[in-house]
Amino acid sequence: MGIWILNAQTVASGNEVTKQHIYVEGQTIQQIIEASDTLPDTTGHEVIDAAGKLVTAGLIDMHVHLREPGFEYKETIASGTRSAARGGFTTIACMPNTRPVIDTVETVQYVLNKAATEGVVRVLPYACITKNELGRELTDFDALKAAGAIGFTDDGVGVQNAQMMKDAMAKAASIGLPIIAHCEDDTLTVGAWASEGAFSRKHGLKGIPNESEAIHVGRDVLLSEATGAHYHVCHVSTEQSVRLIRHAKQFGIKVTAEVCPHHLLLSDEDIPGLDDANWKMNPPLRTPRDVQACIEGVQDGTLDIIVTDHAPHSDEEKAKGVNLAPFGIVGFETAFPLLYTKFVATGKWTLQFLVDKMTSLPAQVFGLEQGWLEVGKVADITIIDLQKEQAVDPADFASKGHNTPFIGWKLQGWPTLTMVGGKVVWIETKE
Ligand SMILES: NC(=O)N[C@@H](CC(=O)O)C(=O)O
Ligand SMILES: [Zn+2]
Ligand SMILES: [Zn+2]
Repeated sequence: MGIWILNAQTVASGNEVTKQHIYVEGQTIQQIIEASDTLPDTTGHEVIDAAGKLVTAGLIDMHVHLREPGFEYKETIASGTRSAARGGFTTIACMPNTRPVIDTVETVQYVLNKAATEGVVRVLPYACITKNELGRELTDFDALKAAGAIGFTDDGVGVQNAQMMKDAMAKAASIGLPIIAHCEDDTLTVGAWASEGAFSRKHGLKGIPNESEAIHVGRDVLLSEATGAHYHVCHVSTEQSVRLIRHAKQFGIKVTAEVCPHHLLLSDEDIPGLDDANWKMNPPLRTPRDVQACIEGVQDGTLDIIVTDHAPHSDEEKAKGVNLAPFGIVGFETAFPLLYTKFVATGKWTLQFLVDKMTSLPAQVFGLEQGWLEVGKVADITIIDLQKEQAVDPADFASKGHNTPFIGWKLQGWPTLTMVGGKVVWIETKE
C-alpha cells in the first residue's frame, strides 16, 4: 500500500509546470508519470488529490533556531518542527546557541534524540565552533562530527579572533565539514540595534554600520582561501558583503552564502517606529541600497540559498521595547508565501528559480540527499496552493513565537501538505 499524489503541478522549467501523478511507497518516490485523462489504478492505495496545486521537493532551511535545550518557553523541537512543516519545510538545520550550547557530543545527541522522538521534520544539528560560543577555545570537531553535527557555527555571535577562526577552518577542512559564520565585529556594534541609515539618523540612534558584517566576510574569505575550508556566510545583509563574496567566488574560493526573506523585502526605512521590537533582528534591516544588492546577489548566484533564520522569542520578551528585547524574528510560516508573492507572482523570478533556492541548491551546498522530486529519491514532498490568498496572522502559527514584522501582509502561495519520508506530517485542515 502506497500513496498516489494525483494531478500534481510540478515545476518543469522557468514558470512552466507539468501535470504529473506521483507514487510514493515506503520512504521513497517510486513513480512519476505524466498525467493523462486516464488515472492510474489507485486501488488499495491512499490518494491525495493535488489538482491545481504546486508539488515540489520538500523545502530545506539551513538556518533555524529551535531553542531546545534551555529556552523551551521560546520554542521546542516539537513546536519548531511543526512550524517548519506548516511552512513546507522538510529538512532544517538548527543553530547551537541553546542553553547549554551544542558544543559536546551529549548535547548533539540530545538534539538528535529529541528530533527523532518529538520532531516531525528532519533536523540536522550544527555544533559550536568554540566552547560556549565564547571564542576562546575550539570544540572537539572530530567528536562532534562523529556525533552527527553537520557543520560548525557560533551563530548569535561572530568569532572575533582571526587566529581562532583560521584554526577552526583548518580543522573543519581536514574533516570535510563547513564553517557557517555569523559575521559581526563586536567593536563596531556595541550599543546599537538598528542599521546606520535613515531610520537611525531620524531617531538619533547609534547605528550598526555595514562594515561590522563585511569586515568578517573579508577576513574569512581570505582564511578560507588559506585553509581550503568550505566557508558559508550566514544571513548576508549588506552590499559590501555581497561584493566581497562575489569577488571571492571569482577567485575560486570555496565560499557559499545565504540570505533571509526579510533582508530581501524590508529596509530600515520600513521600520514603523521605536515601539515595535518585531523589527529588531540581527543583522538589522539595512538601507534600500543594501536590499537591492542582496536581491542582485541572489539573482546572480552570489547568494546561493535562502534561509529563514527562524528566531522565535516569547511575546513577553519582545514586549520589552526595542532596547531590551532580544534580536530575532520567526520565519518558517511566512517564507515561501512572502517570496512567491513578492518575487514570483510579480514576474521578477521564475517559480523554478525560487524552488531551487529552497530545495536543490541548499542540498547541493551542504551535500544532502534530499532536495529533489525524482524517482528513487526520498519522499520529502511539499504541496502548495499558489492561488490561495491569506493575510499573515501570527495567531495561526504553530511556532511558539509570534515575532514577525509581516503581520497583515496579504500573501499567496501557502503550503497545504508536507510529507517527510513518505509520511504526511502536516495537512491543512479546512476551517
Ligand atoms: N538573528 C537574530 O536576530 N537572532 C538569532 C541569532 C542570530 O541568528 O544571530 C537568535 O538566536 O535569536
Ligand atoms: Zn546570526
Ligand atoms: Zn541565526
